[in-house]
Amino acid sequence: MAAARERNESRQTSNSYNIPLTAIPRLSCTSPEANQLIKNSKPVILTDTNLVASALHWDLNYLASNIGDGKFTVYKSSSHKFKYYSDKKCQTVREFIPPMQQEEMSFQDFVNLLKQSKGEKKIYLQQALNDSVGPNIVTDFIKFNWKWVTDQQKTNKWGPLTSNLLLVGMEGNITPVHYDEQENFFAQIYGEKRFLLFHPDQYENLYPYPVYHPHDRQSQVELDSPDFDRFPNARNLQGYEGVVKPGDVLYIPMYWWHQVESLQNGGETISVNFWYMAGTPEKVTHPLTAQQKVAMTRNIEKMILQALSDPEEVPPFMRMLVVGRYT
Ligand SMILES: O=C(O)CCC(=O)C(=O)O
Ligand SMILES: [Fe+2]
Repeated sequence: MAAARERNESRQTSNSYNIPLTAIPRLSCTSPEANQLIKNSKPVILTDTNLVASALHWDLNYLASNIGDGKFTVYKSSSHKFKYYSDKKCQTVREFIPPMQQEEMSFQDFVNLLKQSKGEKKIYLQQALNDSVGPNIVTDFIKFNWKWVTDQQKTNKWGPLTSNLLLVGMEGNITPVHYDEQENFFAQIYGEKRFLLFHPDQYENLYPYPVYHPHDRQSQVELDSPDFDRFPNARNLQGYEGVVKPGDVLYIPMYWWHQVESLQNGGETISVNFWYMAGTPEKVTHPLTAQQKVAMTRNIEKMILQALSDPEEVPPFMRMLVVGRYT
């Protein structure tokens, strides 16, 4: 037992939660099952897409020497959690205190900060790749497997590619559970990340913040210490998990909840995602899918806010609408 614990301490480790988790399938991108999963908006880890094969030599030094001197958004957090918030929505909630700071800096300054800040402040670079990057990075980018990814976009009738977010994190960094309104091929380049995924039908178990809140699309439930008094359905949560290694691509379907963890003692991590707009649905059939219900809920919340104009009027209005009538 003690020996096992010791062995564990020197190895990459991941957090354990009291949540039933099923393994996300790991498949070849040539397998019919993999393509069926993507078509049906189910997550899958693809091991051989070569999507970012041309970037597998990227590490901190290579990026620092080649990425140019453009500015990158770097988040600073006093804990290992980096809970995203919308700058635009900060004014709508008076008592809101941002859980992390953001700063624009050169990649070189980010790497210097990384080397200094062993311990105290955690940092996480998250910046969409743009045309300020140097010529070697442009060459690697052009050699991404655009054929495969564009074939997927066409086959699944997604909208246009909106961005490629570059993420460079410290070991142990956590992006807490949230969903995005885009389709995502998440490509791992350096180090390993663990993903926890939850189907959109877990909405009532994950209690998202109101749409007007800066933490819109984020869950209010802390997976490592769920407050079951406030969020009793969190006891019913069930999900999926998988670890992505360099060269792997995870498909994160739109509206699927995800928490992302750079493994502890795993060193830094480098990833690039491929975000695509939703396709236009051909024909709506009933019953609606969980995804369609999330979209509908968002629209209704936005309408109510727009009509009332004051976010503080929304909670009592919602209670009046529902409590004792639909409960
Ligand atoms: O890798 C991360 O920390 C977060 C990535 C993410 O949430 C995304 O690509 O949608
Ligand atoms: Fe995300």
